[in-house]
Amino acid sequence: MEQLKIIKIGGNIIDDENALESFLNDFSKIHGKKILIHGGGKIATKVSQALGIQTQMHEGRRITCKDTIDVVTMTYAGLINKKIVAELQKYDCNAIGLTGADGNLIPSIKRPVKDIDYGFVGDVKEDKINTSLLQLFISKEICPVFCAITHDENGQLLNTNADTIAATIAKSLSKVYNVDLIYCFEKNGVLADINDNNSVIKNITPENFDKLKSEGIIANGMIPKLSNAFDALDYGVNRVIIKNAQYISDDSGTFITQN
Ligand SMILES: Nc1ncnc2c1ncn2[C@@H]1O[C@H](COP(=O)(O)OP(=O)(O)O)[C@@H](O)[C@H]1O
Ligand SMILES: CC(=O)N[C@@H](CCC(=O)OP(=O)(O)O)C(=O)O
Repeated sequence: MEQLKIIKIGGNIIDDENALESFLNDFSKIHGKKILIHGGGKIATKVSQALGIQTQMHEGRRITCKDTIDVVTMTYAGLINKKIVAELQKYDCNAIGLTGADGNLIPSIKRPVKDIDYGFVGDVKEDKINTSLLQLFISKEICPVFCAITHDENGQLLNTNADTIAATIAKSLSKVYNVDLIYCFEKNGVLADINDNNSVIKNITPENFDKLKSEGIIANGMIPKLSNAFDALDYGVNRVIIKNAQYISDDSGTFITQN
C-alpha cells in the first residue's frame, strides 16, 4: 500500500505566527501523500473573549452554545483554515481547505446529552467518512486541510475536536493507505517532566499509559490525544507519533505502540 502522512497541528503552534509559518514551510516539503488537520482552540477562546462570549471547557472539550458554534466556525473554517491554505500555496503546496460539510466528507451526530450537555459538538459517524473523495484529492496531488468543523447532514454545523478528526480520518484511510498519524505540538513529545523538553518518553504502550496517567505525568489534553492514538492503532493505522512541530521529518518524538 502507498504511504500517507496525516499530520495534526495544535493550538499553540497556530497561535504563534513564526512557528506556524516555519511548520507550513516544512510541511510543504514533505514528499508524497499527505493531509493536514488543524486545531485552533486557543484563538477561538481569544475571539470569544473579545466578543464577550464565555468559554466553558469540560475534559478538554469545548461546550459549544449557539453563539460559540458561530465563533468556532468563523475562526476555524474561516480565518485559520484560509490563512493556512494561502500560506501553503505560497510554498507551492496545492491545498484545499475543508470542513466536514464540504463534499459531505465528515458527517457527525450531535453528542447526546448525558451528564453534560456539550451543545453543538459532533461525534463523527466513522463509517460515513467520504474516503473516495479524499482519495480523489490526494491522487490529484491536492492536499486536504481540515479544520475542526463537521456537520449533521441536516444543516447544522458541529464542533469536533481536531485530534479526534485526525484519528478518525487516519482510521478510515488505513484501509487503502499505509498511514502514519503524527500529532505535532509545541513540546518535543510526551514528557516525563512537563518542564523539561529533554525528558521525552520514547515509547508509550497501553500499559505504561495507565501508569503515567495515574502518576499524573500525563494529564489534560494529552489524555484524549493518547486515547485517540491507541484507538487509531487498533483500527489499522501503521504508526502514531507525538512530536514537536519544528521537527516533522526526523525520527524524534514519542512513538505510540500497542505493546
Ligand atoms: N506528559 C506530558 N507531556 C507533554 N505535554 C503534556 C503532558 N501532560 C500534559 N500535557 C499537555 O498536553 C498539551 C497538548 O495537548 P492539547 O491540549 O490537545 O494541545 P494541542 O491541541 O496543541 O495538541 C500540552 O500543551 C501540555 O500542556
Ligand atoms: C469539541 C472541541 O473541543 N473542539 C475543539 C476544536 C478545536 C481543537 O481541537 O483545537 P486544538 O487542537 O487547538 O485543541 C475546540 O473547540 O477547542
